[in-house]
Amino acid sequence: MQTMIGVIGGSGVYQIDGLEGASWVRVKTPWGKPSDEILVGRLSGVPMAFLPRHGRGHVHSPSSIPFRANIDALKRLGCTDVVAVSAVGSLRADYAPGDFVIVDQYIDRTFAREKSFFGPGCVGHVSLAHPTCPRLSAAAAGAARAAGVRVHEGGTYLAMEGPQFSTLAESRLYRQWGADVIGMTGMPEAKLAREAELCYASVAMVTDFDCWHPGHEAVDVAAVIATLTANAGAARALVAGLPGLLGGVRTPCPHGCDRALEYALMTAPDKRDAEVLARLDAVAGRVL
Ligand SMILES: CSC[C@H]1O[C@H](OP(=O)(O)O)[C@H](O)[C@@H]1O
Ligand SMILES: Nc1ncnc2[nH]cnc12
Repeated sequence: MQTMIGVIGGSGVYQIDGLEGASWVRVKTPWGKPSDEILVGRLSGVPMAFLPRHGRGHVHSPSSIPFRANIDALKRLGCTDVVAVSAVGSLRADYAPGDFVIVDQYIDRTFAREKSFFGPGCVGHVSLAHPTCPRLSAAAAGAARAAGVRVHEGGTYLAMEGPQFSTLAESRLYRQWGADVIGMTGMPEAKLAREAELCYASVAMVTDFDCWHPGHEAVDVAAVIATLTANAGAARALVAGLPGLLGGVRTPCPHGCDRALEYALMTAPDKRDAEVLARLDAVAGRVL
């Protein structure tokens, strides 16, 4: 099997440069339309697909992002690995604006989103103890370091519903919980990538100190955009470095991300709903 890298761009990242033979393709999924067309091409010879999470022009709010369609579409196109880029607020003094954090844990506080491909007609439970792929995360960290930014390997991402930023009491509470960064889109994206047996890594670009830090103004969109603009070159360089680190021929994931469904399905084969199974063709076809 060949590696195909999916890149999900977050706020401020609506396009990537340098893809050879690139074209925007419309992908149909049983879960509705993805956030946008997907830019497909090759980078340094490695197939790559790029999807702007909020759509070009930032049309989707965190609660309206079609997360299931996005992950299904990347899987359907043949992606094996997905690197997700996100803007986040920092919940700790030593993670400063401009730093990149390779997220490895989540606290999911979102409540108004579809969070699973499974349900009545085909019930499935995957492990989420380690929600990101260590192999892919190490490659993303290497590419970020080579891009010249300060990188923190490991961090807990508090996913809030939004779209409003947090209150001061919430921001303080999340710090007490041990969360390191805060954003609105990391969940259910990571959960769905695991259900789709994709290796998933999250690169969080710190844009602000949310509102807890007595020495900094509370976050607003202008501050987020200013930091993202300053970091745009580093984000592009990170993506450009991924093909060299991930290689062409893909070996099985040593952490089992690509076999996450091996023992996950609970519904007896003769009780599974044919329509539900048809929707799962790309995501779970390997085990159905
Ligand atoms: C523009 S600030 C809030 C917005 O930015 C982050 O988006 P993403 O994770 O896609 O980079 C955050 O989660 C909010 O959606
Ligand atoms: N402070 C913050 N809270 C939630 N999402 C964010 N995205 C960027 N900064 C954020």
